[in-house]
Amino acid sequence: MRWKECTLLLLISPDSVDEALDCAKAAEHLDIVDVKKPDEGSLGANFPWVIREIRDAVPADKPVSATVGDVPYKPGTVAQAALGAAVSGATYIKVGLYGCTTPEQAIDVMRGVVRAVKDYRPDAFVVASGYADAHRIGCVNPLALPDIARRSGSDAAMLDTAIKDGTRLFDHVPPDVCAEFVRLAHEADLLAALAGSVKVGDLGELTGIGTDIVGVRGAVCEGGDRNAGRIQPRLVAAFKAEMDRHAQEYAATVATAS
Ligand SMILES: O=C[C@H](O)COP(=O)(O)O
Repeated sequence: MRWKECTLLLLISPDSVDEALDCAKAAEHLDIVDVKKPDEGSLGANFPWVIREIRDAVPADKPVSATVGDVPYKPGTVAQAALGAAVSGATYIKVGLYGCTTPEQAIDVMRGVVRAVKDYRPDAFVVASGYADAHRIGCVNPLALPDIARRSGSDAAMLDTAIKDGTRLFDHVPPDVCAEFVRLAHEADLLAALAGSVKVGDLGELTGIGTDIVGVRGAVCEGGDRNAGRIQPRLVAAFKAEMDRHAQEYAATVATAS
């Protein structure tokens, strides 16, 4: 799947089998179920058996993604963990390049992941994820991600926030820089994914930017609380409805302008 064929996809991140069952209830309103363990970090990795149970719990036509963690610069360790996620049933493998301080380190890690995952499952989709608030944790710059993804053979470049303290994607990477991120990803024939306490009110901007995947947890949890709240199927449906509304408005604007 390449960007020219895509519309905006909604990725939702449950943290347990129970929450994944709630996602399954809202399956018609989401595109990707993303297994993570938020108490182990922004892209915290969950147990293999949880990935497997969630794969079994959601409809077969919904891809299951799994985060491999906020990983250190340890290419062998990370490659092995990524293979574990793939063997457990995930077809989207997301790696948070938390411990990589240079693009070269990040490419090293992602090359190992791509080889480990694609040797096992050639059609798996590998996502190189950086952090919008990289300046707070000292990892690679957000705009370096598309090139890291391209040079490592990954399929997508993503940004999320590392520190979930209420600050949001656009607080750290303003919309015009996110647009440049998406442009660079598309130029490299990659999908672009954006996340980080994204709210319904950000969808107009995200649609205009042309991102391919928007990742969400807090906005579809009860009370907007990604930790204490649980994913609500009705909030997933409402979020998707807003995405569709913005997509239609944007398409109409483009059609009028041309
Ligand atoms: O991959 C997406 C993340 O889980 C986003 O979580 P968040 O919306 O709570 O920041």
